[in-house]
Amino acid sequence: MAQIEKIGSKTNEYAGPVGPGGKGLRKRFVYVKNPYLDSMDEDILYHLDLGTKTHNLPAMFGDVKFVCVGGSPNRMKAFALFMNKELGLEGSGEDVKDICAGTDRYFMYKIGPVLSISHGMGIPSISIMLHELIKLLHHAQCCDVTIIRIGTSGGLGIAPGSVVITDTAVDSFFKPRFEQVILDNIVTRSTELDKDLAEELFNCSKETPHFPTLLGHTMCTYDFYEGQGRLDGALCSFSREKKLDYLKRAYKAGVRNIEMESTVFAAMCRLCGLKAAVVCVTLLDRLEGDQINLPHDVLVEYQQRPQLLISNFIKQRLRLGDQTSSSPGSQSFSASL
Ligand SMILES: O=P(O)(O)O[C@@H]1C[C@H](O)[C@@H](CO)O1
Ligand SMILES: O=c1cc[nH]c(=O)[nH]1
Repeated sequence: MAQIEKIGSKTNEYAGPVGPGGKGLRKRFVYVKNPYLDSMDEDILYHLDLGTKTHNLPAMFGDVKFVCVGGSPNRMKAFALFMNKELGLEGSGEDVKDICAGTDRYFMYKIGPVLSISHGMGIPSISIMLHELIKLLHHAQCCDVTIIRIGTSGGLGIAPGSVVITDTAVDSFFKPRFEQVILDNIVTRSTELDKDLAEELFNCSKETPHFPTLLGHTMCTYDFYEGQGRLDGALCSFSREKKLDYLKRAYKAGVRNIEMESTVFAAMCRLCGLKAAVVCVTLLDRLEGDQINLPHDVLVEYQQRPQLLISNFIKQRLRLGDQTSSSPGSQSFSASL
């Protein structure tokens, strides 16, 4: 039986006095919506190799303000090293430690107020990581956290290498929803993202004019091959014409890129009070082909594009925080910029 989950308009509830976003703004904490958690003596974040009894989560993570996630462990380590340099922190960062080293499911790095975590490929993989990450941020009493997925994607009708900032995450039917099977119910969740954050990122992209950046819908699928209308998988039961008809309808519906995590990412972050954005580079134009045949160096450079944009955004936010902040975390980092 399909069911629409009641989503109040106030998912980002406010509590507390003044927060780092500016004078008079209240702190925005990270919510869990699970009545069972409070009665648990210990919470083991199994896939992160962290826990409430084994680790002092507020001390380790309490100052986190930006969380960046992406599929590949190497990309997320590269982003951590890049942020180390961009924030002018001590050392080369080469010794930056994987906080989840006790497991090889996910990789996590912390650079000042920035957490960089890999999530693997697809909805099930990112969903498990997000459950544990959101609990981690909640246990650590983090507030005013912005979370951004920096990924790769297939473009639709735009030049390869373009960066798409998602205005709306849609499913394979071009609908802004995520369907979660819970027990034997289908629960439909909204995939609305933070519009102001998307605008702010778009404005920031003007500082990186050497690659095109645009706002557009992102389609999230359950599969890379048949699910994205590819003709080059091990299975294919549709014609080239059907594929192109589908992708052109997607384009008409406002879709500019296709990836595999944005809907669940948007839905879960929204429900837990996290301001979220999705920023993905496109590796090819899916109206032109299916195979990704970019030379390695081009692939590496394309993947750096969202990182550059997000680094500028974080630095800008920290600089602004310097003028208005009462948060010790953001003050110390804006001072070192
Ligand atoms: O963040 P990444 O680059 O992993 O995002 C896309 C969607 C899938 O996870 C993967 C498919 O190649 O790339
Ligand atoms: O075409 C592509 C490229 C990267 N990631 C996807 O999900 N699809």
